[in-house]
Amino acid sequence: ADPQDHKFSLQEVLDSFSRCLSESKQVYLEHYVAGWRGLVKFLNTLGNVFAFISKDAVGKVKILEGYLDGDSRVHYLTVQSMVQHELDNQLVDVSRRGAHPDSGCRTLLRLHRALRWLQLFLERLRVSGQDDSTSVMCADAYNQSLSQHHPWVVRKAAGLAFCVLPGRTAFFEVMNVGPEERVVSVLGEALPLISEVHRITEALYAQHGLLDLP
Ligand SMILES: CCCCCCCC/C=C\CCCCCCCC(=O)N[C@@H](COP(=O)(O)O)[C@H](O)/C=C/CCCCCCCCCCCCC
Repeated sequence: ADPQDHKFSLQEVLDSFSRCLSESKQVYLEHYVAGWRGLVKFLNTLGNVFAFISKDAVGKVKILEGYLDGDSRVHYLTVQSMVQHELDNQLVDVSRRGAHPDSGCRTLLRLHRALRWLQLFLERLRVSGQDDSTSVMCADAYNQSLSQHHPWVVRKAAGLAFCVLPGRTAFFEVMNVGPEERVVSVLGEALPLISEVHRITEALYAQHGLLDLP
């Protein structure tokens, strides 16, 4: 059996994001991608309604895995080295789509924007009460972040998918970290790590004018 093909565990996602940052605040691409692989595993437990989202995320993870395993892998050790390498070698379509539709920079930017959604969603979950709706929390987080980068049809489909999210108790169970108090404490550990990875990536992309890559 594939050793990666076991049950989703929030703890593993947390471990991946905690390994992302080097002492000098470089973001290791390998662990960033591993974090997303774990999140997609979670998404896949939620049913076919989420398949279109999972398919897009998996496609982006595979593109980045291709760089991690490819001939230029030495340049894809960190997000910082990837940005430097792709910019120095004109491997990024900066103003309109052209010869490099699958550059590492534009692919990672899509996941980076989704990481902001995740950050907002997990923070809502962490402070939520028994009667709060995961669908509402998810939609609120999406509307405040990722939705502004999506066309109407994607926003509509995402909105419909959110409606069938499991309730808070079932959702916590799929997270597979134990009782509610433990989920809340793991989320409390995970969020600063995820926020720090997001903050560093955002600053790097802003510094190079890459936040609107087509
Ligand atoms: C830790 C446990 C609790 C939370 C677990 C959450 C698990 C979420 C796993 C994956 C999230 C999906 C990430 C989606 C990446 C989307 C990237 C994107 O924006 N792609 C669009 C643009 O790409 P290009 O066309 O420019 O290449 C693309 O158009 C998107 C298509 C699919 C729709 C994306 C909707 C995203 C909604 C937010 C995720 C909702 C997941 C709900 C599950 C709780």
